[in-house]
Amino acid sequence: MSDGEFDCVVIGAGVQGSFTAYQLAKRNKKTLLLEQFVLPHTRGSSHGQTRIIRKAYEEDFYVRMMEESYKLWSQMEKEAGVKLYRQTGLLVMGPEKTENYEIRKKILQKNNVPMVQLTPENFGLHFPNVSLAEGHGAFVELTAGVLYADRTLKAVQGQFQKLGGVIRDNEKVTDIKPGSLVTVSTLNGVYRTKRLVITAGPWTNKLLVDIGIQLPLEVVKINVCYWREKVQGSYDVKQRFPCFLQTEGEESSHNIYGLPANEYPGMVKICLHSGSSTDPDQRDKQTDRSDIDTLQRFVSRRFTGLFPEPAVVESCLYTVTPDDHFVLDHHPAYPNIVIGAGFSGHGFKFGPVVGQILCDLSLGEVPSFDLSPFRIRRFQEKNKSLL
Ligand SMILES: Cc1cc2nc3c(=O)[nH]c(=O)nc-3n(C[C@H](O)[C@H](O)[C@H](O)COP(=O)(O)OP(=O)(O)OC[C@H]3O[C@@H](n4cnc5c(N)ncnc54)[C@H](O)[C@@H]3O)c2cc1C
Ligand SMILES: O=C(O)[C@@H]1CCCCN1
Repeated sequence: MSDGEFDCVVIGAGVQGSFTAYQLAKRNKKTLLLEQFVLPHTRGSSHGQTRIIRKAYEEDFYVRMMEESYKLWSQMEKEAGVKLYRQTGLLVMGPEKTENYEIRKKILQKNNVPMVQLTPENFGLHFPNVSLAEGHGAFVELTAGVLYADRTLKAVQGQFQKLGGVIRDNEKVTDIKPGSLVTVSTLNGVYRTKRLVITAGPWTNKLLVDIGIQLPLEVVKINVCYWREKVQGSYDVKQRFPCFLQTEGEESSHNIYGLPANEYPGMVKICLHSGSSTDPDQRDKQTDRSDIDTLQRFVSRRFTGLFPEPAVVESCLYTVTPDDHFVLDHHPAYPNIVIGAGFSGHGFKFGPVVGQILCDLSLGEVPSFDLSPFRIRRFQEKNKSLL
């Protein structure tokens, strides 16, 4: 095999591409991971210090995938010798008898996930700095916690390189020519590969247009807000304050979520699970802040120990599918091209298992999970004009 020839090329060194490349290298495939920006960067979806890991989902298939993912997170921690997960628990609050809230509770119970049910009476004893809204229930998923995101990318990319994998950053892919050997052209070179995996996050459709497909993906800018504590330490990870998820309520029909003060001392990250459409290359031109108004109302009513205006606002992108489920599939016309996309703002925790699935698909092996929720044809059934 010549220098420019690979068993596998992966486009995009976010969390999904990095774990996929790592899995391929682990299976002794000569693998190249291409990234358009200089690493590490903050222009996609995987940057920042923290993410939530949890099993509180509305679908059983995500809970099953998370069982595997927790094991793989722990393996990666051991292999790389770094701490990537911190158990904090996840406080879930929501209007009782609504599906969004009740199904999560039932699914955790059904899958024997350790949890504690709270009552309006004992809620204040556990969380004196949070008010539970009238008519809302609350429970804590105990094994949920925080993932260290930037540290994860560094660790996984490092392990990939240790296995002989090659990373070329600052190298944007400009053209893909399908074939039994796929030709991948970048601004700096041309590579030929038996298999291609596209994990380009918000840029996915920009790459797919040249190979005859567009997915129904919406790129959305999220204002990542940090709120300062009135009394330093009151919502700190060291004081065992948990991550939280508020399902719909009077402040918003969208979920609101937060993580304990951690990366910026004295500041709690609280965001709305929704934002405004953007082109990933024009992110900074999207200046809508209506989500921040919603969050201010929420913080002033429910988190009274925080100043109700964000002290820090950063940006991050979601790539959202119509049903919020991922795309993990072969290209419909070219089986040696695999696509991992549309992680819809909740994909980080699945990184290790997504890497395994995309690697299996790419090598033509049968993945250990039923991938029907993630197939491209679910969109085609609704919209015949995708291809
Ligand atoms: C504010 C926010 C909060 C979140 N919270 C959580 C959470 O709590 N828990 C959770 O599990 N998930 C969470 N997520 C979701 C999670 O972070 C994403 O699902 C995940 O990071 C998606 O990773 P990715 O690899 O698909 O995309 P990206 O990280 O965007 O990676 C794609 C990469 O491809 C590169 N690329 C694109 N085009 C090209 C090209 N032509 N040539 C070369 N390279 C290219 C890009 O530069 C980029 O580096 C959150 C996301 C955001 C934005
Ligand atoms: O994936 C998660 O866990 C977070 C919180 C909920 C909304 C989406 N992002």
